[in-house]
Amino acid sequence: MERFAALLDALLLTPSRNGKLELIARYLRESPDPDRGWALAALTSAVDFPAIKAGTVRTLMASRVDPVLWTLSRDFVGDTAETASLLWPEPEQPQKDPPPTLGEVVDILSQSTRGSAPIVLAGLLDRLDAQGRYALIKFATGALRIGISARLAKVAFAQAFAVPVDEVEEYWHGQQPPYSDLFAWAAGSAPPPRTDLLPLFRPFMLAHPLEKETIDLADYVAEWKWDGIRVQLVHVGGQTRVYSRGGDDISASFPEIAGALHLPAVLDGELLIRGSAQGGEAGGAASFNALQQRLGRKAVSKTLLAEAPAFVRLYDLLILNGEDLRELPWSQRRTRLEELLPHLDPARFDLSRTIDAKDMDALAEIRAGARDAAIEGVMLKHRQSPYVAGRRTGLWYKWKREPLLIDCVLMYAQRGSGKRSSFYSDFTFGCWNGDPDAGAELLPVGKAYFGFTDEELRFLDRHVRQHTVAKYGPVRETDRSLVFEVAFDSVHLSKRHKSGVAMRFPRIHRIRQDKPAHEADRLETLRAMVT
Ligand SMILES: Nc1ncnc2c1ncn2[C@@H]1O[C@H](COP(=O)(O)OP(=O)(O)OP(=O)(O)O)[C@@H](O)[C@H]1O
Repeated sequence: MERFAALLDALLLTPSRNGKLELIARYLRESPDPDRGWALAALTSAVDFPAIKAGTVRTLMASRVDPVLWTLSRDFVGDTAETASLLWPEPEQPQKDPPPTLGEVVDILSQSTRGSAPIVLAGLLDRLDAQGRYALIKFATGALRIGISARLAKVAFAQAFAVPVDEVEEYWHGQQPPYSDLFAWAAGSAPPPRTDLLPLFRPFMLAHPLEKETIDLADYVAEWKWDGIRVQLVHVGGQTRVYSRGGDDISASFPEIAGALHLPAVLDGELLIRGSAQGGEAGGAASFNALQQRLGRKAVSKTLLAEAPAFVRLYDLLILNGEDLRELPWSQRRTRLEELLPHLDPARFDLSRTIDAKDMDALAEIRAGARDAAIEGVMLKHRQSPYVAGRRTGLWYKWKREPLLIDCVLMYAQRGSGKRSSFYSDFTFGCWNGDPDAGAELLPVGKAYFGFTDEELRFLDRHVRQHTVAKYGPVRETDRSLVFEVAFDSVHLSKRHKSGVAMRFPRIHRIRQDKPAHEADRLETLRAMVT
């Protein structure tokens, strides 16, 4: 616990990404099992003790310190763990037990119940100093909020053991804390973990925005860019899972899809809702609005299933009957997918058709003419390209019809005025000044305070309060975890801003909970839109 506490402290005091990577990597290399595995779980938000909630800490503190002092201090400090760690009264008797290890903390906390949790937590707090208490509360409540993304922790893991981060991502989803198999593989003392026994998520292949590249359509195939949500369907050993773009299991929200796949396969496609108009370019798909009512539900009513039935427009095949096809060129995977289609339920699956165009000028015309609401633009895929995780140059491009949209990361928030004065509703967001995986930082590119519904405002306000990492007067700085799709009228060069650009009339178009922050857009994408 002491080492982990020292790591958290050092991370808070180290602003640079490379410095953070170095600290985590060293910790993972030098700490024993299972502690380092539990630390990795905490850094990737995979720790959950159902008996312990933020309220457990509040209840405990109310029983140990003056409630008025607690409330005032908590308000001033703004962080429950920090306040509690500083206010915790030192035990009257000297402690017999040494500070607990992380593994010991896990054993003790996982046996606690809602009723016993405050006493159990108090016993552990008594064995620690203020730094250790801070780390314990962060760990136990499963909310570190110190500005470390899961991706950063995985990159640090890869760096610690000199293994490719793509392989870490590939195995990650089949692993549970404290990740003993993963550590053993990374250290070279065990074979790679098996990924063929469970319906596991595989990292998605992503696209680059088409900017100034010259594309020869002889090498690329064009497909419509459908405006739904990205899904991966995995069927193994009689079980089917539907995964979102971020790797979350959303099978319960889409039971009609999960229940329709019976072949051992891993498929990639766009989840859409059937619209009333059949045929046309969109092939009977409704706009994103129709899909919105189906998102984020734990269970779906029969009425909703009937009113807004989902289907998946397939565009790739990763694995079939245990055969990994990802190394094959796109054209061969496509042939296999076309051959597979007649074996799938036509009510739930169709094929993303390709667009015939003799060159890019002809494609530009077709793209400009497509007015269907379910079409967002065009995708270009290299015919020879394997299916690779992440965003690789030259393989997949997206060429949106409405180009003035950009994915930014929330950086700062302020309260609004009038009716919104109690909500954090003014948002400053940024783009990456280069490759975030190579140490690039976010630079603020704009501010927006509308474009969201009241329900979204409540979500955003809660997000800001729970993800604050620093306060500057009325401004809260948030950890870099939430992505906004921002719409704007135009963007101009500007000497007044560090980013060198200024957007006109930016507004929040969509909250992208399915997109990790390191995949938000880069400044160069915004600069390419300058008029
Ligand atoms: N035919 C298609 N082939 C591949 N992706 C498609 C297709 N139609 C729609 N899409 C969507 O477009 C996205 C491609 O862009 P990218 O890989 O950059 O992901 P993204 O950042 O989620 O995209 P965006 O936010 O621009 O929709 C995919 O994630 C997928 O959801």
